[in-house]
Amino acid sequence: MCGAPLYPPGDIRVVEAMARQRGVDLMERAARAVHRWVETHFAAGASILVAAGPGNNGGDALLAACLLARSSFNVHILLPETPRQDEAIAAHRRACEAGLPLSATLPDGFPAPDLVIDGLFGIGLARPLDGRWAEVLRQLAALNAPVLALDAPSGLDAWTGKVLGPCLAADHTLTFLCHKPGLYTADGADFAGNVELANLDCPPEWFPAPAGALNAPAAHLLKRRANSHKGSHGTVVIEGGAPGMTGAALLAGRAALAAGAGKVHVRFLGPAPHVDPAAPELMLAGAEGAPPASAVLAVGPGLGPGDTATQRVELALETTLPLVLDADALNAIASNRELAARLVARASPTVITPHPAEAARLLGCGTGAVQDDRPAAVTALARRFGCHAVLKGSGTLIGRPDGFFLVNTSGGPALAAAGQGDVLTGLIAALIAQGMTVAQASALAVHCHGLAGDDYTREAGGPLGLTASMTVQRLGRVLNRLIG
Ligand SMILES: NC(=O)C1=CN([C@@H]2O[C@H](COP(=O)(O)OP(=O)(O)OC[C@H]3O[C@@H](n4cnc5c(N)ncnc54)[C@H](O)[C@@H]3O)[C@@H](O)[C@H]2O)[C@@H](O)CC1
Ligand SMILES: [K+]
Repeated sequence: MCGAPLYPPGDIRVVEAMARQRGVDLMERAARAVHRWVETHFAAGASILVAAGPGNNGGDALLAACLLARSSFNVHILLPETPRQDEAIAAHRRACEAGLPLSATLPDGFPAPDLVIDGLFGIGLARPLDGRWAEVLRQLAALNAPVLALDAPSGLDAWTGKVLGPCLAADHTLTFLCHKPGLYTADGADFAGNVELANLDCPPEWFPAPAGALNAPAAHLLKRRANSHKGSHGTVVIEGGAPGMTGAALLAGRAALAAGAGKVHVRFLGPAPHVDPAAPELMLAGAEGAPPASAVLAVGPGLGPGDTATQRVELALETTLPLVLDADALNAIASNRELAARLVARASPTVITPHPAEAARLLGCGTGAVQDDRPAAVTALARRFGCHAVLKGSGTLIGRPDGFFLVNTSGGPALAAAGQGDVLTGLIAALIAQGMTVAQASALAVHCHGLAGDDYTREAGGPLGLTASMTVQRLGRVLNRLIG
């Protein structure tokens, strides 16, 4: 279920110190990785502008420039500020001794190179870049050349994915030692381009326990026996659909059916439609009385505000059923301490699926604070409410109650559309109904939902036009592909 491990900057520094103690030169290894990357993508003689910053990110860039120049690449170094750290100073000396062309500013009329290497700032970026650096980034971007970022795009917080002021968008990022969540979540996906890892051959025993991992869920648990029937594949009950929001509950129900749930009931707070013509298999009724004894319960799509909604959430929390809480069910919990306490006390498997504004209400902060540090937000949600938490948005994060989190790498702006949250809710519920744990189902559902968006984007030539209903149609195909 877990892919490549993620370590916060402090832990990366520990590995760096460990390497130093053992006489391992990580900067040299990083430079060799950059050299290999360039050799793979460009022919000798290609012109490469290497932008080097004052820290070790700049050191990596300077050493890479030396190696590239030795293999007949046409290198120019832009060094706006003289390095101040020992290893970067040594790298600067080597570049000077090699006689590489180097300037503090970009010469007037500098021709567009075949590649810009961004080695200005990496994980040491401590604050937003000021106007002087903004001008350097602007000049580099104006060259209109492909950009390879070393470790992280300059201006991006590699852990949170938050852009701190100006940032140089990369086409590729070659990141060192380990993946970083900020390359995938928040602003990361807009700035990092294709991400590749150079692990610099550091053995796993140098690393502490990871704080998280990339999401790489397994789907084999969904493999069906030939000798199975609808009763073998679980029952999902969706509750929501207050007057005017019938569609949200229907979408969740349709998604649950499309993802393979054996039976799906949709229970409405408003008048229940007699039939859903697009999915007549759905069993539709009013949301009255206790939920059934054996099912996966998903409460929230189109639930709306008010006393009835609060009662439905309260009843759901009282059950021992696996529970998916979304949308207005989360708003009810955010505004009602008693409900929040019941969620915290709940022992049965539970997952909450807030978008950033709902997460902010649950955490009692602003949406901006959630988006400034999404890893911290998902960790806080899962810890505070003692359940699994899916923080939706660019680079959806999935948090466990113990604080470990997954970063999803599929999906994109095609999914930024009405009803997609309802689809995800139904999808998670359907996977739990088919025997997955809440953790497994959340990870696979988020991945699968993202892939449905990616497939559409590829086929349509762009992200516009994917509706939630169209996404539902794609779920079965994506899941079958993942099951293999
Ligand atoms: N951590 C590791 O194990 C390794 C690190 N390496 C490289 O080293 C990088 C980290 O090096 P550093 O810690 O030196 O950090 P950086 O090189 O990312 O940046 C730190 C430097 O930038 C300055 N700075 C930070 N924010 C600034 C701002 N907003 N405006 C102006 N100056 C600013 C700091 O004062 C410092 O001089 C990594 O990203 C990676 O590229 C590699 O050599 C490989 C191994
Ligand atoms: K960089």
